[in-house]
Amino acid sequence: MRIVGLTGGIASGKSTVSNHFRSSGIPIVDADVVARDVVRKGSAGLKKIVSAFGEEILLQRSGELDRARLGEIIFSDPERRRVLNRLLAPYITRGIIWEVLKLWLRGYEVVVLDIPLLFETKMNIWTNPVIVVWIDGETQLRRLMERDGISEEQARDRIDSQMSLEWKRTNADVVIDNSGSLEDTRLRVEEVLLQDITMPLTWKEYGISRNGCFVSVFGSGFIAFLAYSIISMARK
Ligand SMILES: CC(C)(COP(=O)(O)OP(=O)(O)OC[C@H]1O[C@@H](n2cnc3c(N)ncnc32)[C@H](O)[C@@H]1O)[C@@H](O)C(=O)NCCC(=O)NCCS
Ligand SMILES: Nc1ncnc2c1ncn2[C@@H]1O[C@H](COP(=O)(O)OP(=O)(O)OP(=O)(O)O)[C@@H](O)[C@H]1O
Repeated sequence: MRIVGLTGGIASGKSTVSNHFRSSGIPIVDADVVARDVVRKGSAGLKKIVSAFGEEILLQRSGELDRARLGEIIFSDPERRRVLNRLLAPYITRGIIWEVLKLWLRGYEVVVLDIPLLFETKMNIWTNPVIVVWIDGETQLRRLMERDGISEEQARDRIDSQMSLEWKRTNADVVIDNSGSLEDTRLRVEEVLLQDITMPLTWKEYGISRNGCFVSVFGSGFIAFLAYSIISMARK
């Protein structure tokens, strides 16, 4: 199985790129979706963060997580952000592994993990290649402010709460520059799909795919049976 890592900075365009992959038939595991699921009402994840941050992070009417409130707290306070990350990391990691396992069981040979904090959480060691969706700092700030309707200060806090996008770019295997038009990005994604995602699996990738595992298990069983039969015949 080929496990591709897709990351970038906040609002750099990861979802825009992963939507193109999805429409080409590539399954996506979206860490933001997993992170939402692990704090749904009644979950162990939500209980943990309520005990650390208090009831003020719940919406009074529904008892669900007040995401805007928690965002205000953690994006402006590195210590509290570390607390949240430490509490949720095991749930998010488990959720991602579970999603990959389900796709593996269904026989998918390529999967893309869309993980904003891929490098920060060191999950990049599981993925190859690592694709970074990059944009220049000014465009990132503008798109983030426009999309989330937040002030420049809030947007800067959110950008600064992640590792620098320049560092991520230099540590990427593949870079998708999303500073231009949506059409430019679409064309670049088509290129990446052909060159880095859908080419034939390497032996190592095949070995960890479902079919590869079946072939090795049944292949070794068959060889063992053959060896046993030959030895038994030789003894007679
Ligand atoms: C703080 C929360 C409640 C804000 O929710 P909100 O709906 O406003 O934002 P959303 O979840 O869609 O995240 C938007 C983007 O913020 C960035 N981001 C989210 N959490 C973090 C974090 N802990 N540190 C740095 N950046 C983060 C990511 O780029 C993400 O794509 C939420 O982001 C959260 O629960 N974060 C902690 C879980 C986490 O680490 N998620 C990232 C998955 S790798
Ligand atoms: N090439 C582009 N031209 C113009 N706008 C774009 C382009 N790419 C993305 N956008 C817009 O920029 C914003 C951020 O893009 P997107 O949501 O894909 O980023 P993201 O990296 O997934 O964000 P997050 O880190 O919050 O999950 C969105 O409003 C999107 O519509």
